[in-house]
Amino acid sequence: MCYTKSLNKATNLTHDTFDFIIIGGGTAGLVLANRLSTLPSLRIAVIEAGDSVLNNSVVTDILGFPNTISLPINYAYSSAPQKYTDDRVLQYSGGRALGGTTTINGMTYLRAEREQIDSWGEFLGNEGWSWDELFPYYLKQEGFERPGQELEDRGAAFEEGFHGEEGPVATGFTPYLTGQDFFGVMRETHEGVGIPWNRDANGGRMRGFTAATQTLNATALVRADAARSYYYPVAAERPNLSVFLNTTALRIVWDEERRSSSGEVVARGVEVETQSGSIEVISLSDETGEIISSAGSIRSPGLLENSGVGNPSILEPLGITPVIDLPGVGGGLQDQPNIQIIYNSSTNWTGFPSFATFLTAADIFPPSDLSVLRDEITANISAYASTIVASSPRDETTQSIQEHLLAHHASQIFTPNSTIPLAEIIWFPMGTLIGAAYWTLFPFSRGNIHITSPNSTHPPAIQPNFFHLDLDTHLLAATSKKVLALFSSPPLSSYITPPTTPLASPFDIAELGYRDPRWATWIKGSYGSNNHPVATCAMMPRELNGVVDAGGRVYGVSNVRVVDAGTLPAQLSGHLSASVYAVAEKIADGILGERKGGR
Ligand SMILES: Cc1cc2nc3c(=O)[nH]c(=O)nc-3n(C[C@H](O)[C@H](O)[C@H](O)COP(=O)(O)OP(=O)(O)OC[C@H]3O[C@@H](n4cnc5c(N)ncnc54)[C@H](O)[C@@H]3O)c2cc1C
Repeated sequence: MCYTKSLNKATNLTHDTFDFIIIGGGTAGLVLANRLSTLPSLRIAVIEAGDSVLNNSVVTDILGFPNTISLPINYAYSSAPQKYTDDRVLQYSGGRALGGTTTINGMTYLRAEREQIDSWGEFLGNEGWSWDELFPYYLKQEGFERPGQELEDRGAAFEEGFHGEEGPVATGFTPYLTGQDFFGVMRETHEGVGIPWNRDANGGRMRGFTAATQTLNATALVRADAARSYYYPVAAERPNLSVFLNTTALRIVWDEERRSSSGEVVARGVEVETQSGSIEVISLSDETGEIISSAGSIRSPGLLENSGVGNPSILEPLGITPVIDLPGVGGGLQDQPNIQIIYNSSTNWTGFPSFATFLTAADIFPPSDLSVLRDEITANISAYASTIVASSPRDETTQSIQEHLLAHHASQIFTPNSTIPLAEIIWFPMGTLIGAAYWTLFPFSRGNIHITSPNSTHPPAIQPNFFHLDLDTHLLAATSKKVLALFSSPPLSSYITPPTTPLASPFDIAELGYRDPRWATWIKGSYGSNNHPVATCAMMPRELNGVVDAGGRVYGVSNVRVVDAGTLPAQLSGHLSASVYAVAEKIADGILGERKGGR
């Protein structure tokens, strides 16, 4: 008999049974826990590897980022050596706490471009997914606080109808938003080079310079993480919701005796390691029970693989018997390379910045370069696909799948007049520096995340394959030149002075063409992960390497879903938490509909 720490009631791990077992009390997991537990007849368990951080002042401080990154609640994974960038090992952060990565993230609240979400349905085969179908769930999640006049003068603006005001996630503008007319300087600089001010980038149109909303309670000055938003407000009133902290899910336990009516494998519970180190099984109540993995894009693939769901070529050498042959598990990883340019400033900036710029391909490339690049990409889709397939694990993907996905990718950003941003810049005027952290939003290279051990507690090998395709280096080099061009445009140019700090910098190569190999050298030596890994358990048809269907259900299994950042089928121009919340809200709504309909 084993008791573990349950926040809202003492629950017997092995004797109680549940209608839903949610693995991971993070961003997506707590949305599902909250919404599903609104039906009192459903008994919900959340298994969370970390602890509560409700009163951790580094977490709650709205100026706490990036100090949160050095907290012990950061998994701080190391990537595999990146073979296309001199074997560099990159840090991958992730929150190990109730609230998941929203307890440590940068709190930027920015959604996506309308056509990106539309393409989930139109191009990537997910029925029921479009911007119009997801937008209500962005509104449902959000408790937006309108800025006062003083903040509006510093750039905080919003459009009526773009924000929900009754939802659980507090959003708004930091009351510390940088003053000294940084907003005015940047607006004028951007408009001077033809890039508009975007009053509110959360309505599906992101291009331009904008002051970004954040996930914070601007009155209480507290970070709005997933636990504070979705769990604590309802914990006391939901006896049907149990949260097991410091408890790690090891694998899904299958019912050896049973198949569903359509011949699918059936799960009966989850094997866990408790805080005391004992191994227990948490069981589903009956054949209608479901398991939902919301362990995040880095851990959900491994949970499936350690349970026998994945590519037999990965599983068998580790002695794991394949239960479902599903080669997309852990494949298709897309992340973004992040890099910085920092200038000294003649002004001592005070306050806290939250300013972003979204640039399309047409903002970055002159028209003649853009049309050459477009033709080159179209002509090379097949070659890019061959390169990706050749370096992928055996049996993971095929030439035709990669051609389809790359064509989707290219069409999103390189179709003439596309409004989908190709790159994002986050500006940070801090003290006597003005910095720009920026990244290309749509790298073409693909990677993967796979287990390397049958021991489920071993971290997986994270292989983003940054800059595998030279095209990605060119896109980031061209973006770098645009960032430098913005710095040298008035009036911003009059606020900066030549750099005196020994930062790795591209100042001496600024004038070189974006294909010059010296750009590649600088980029490959300086970039880091943007910590936006997606598509490791992608929601797509099985024949496109998808892992889950449009309801988040794992193919070949009757009662297991994956709902987290890894479910997103493709990169987005926004930051991820808003869309992870929205996807989890929509899938929770679908599940409740099924349950109320009598399933
Ligand atoms: C440093 C950093 C900064 C970021 N900044 C921003 C930002 O400013 N704005 C933004 O929108 N997005 C940002 N993101 C991205 C965003 O926060 C994440 O993509 C998103 O929160 C992920 O949600 P998730 O539900 O997929 O996973 P998570 O929120 O990470 O939840 C996964 C949970 O599962 C638990 N878990 C994992 N394995 C197990 C297991 N075996 N058993 C039990 N529990 C397990 C984990 O402990 C965790 O609590 C940032 C990410 C990072 C890393």
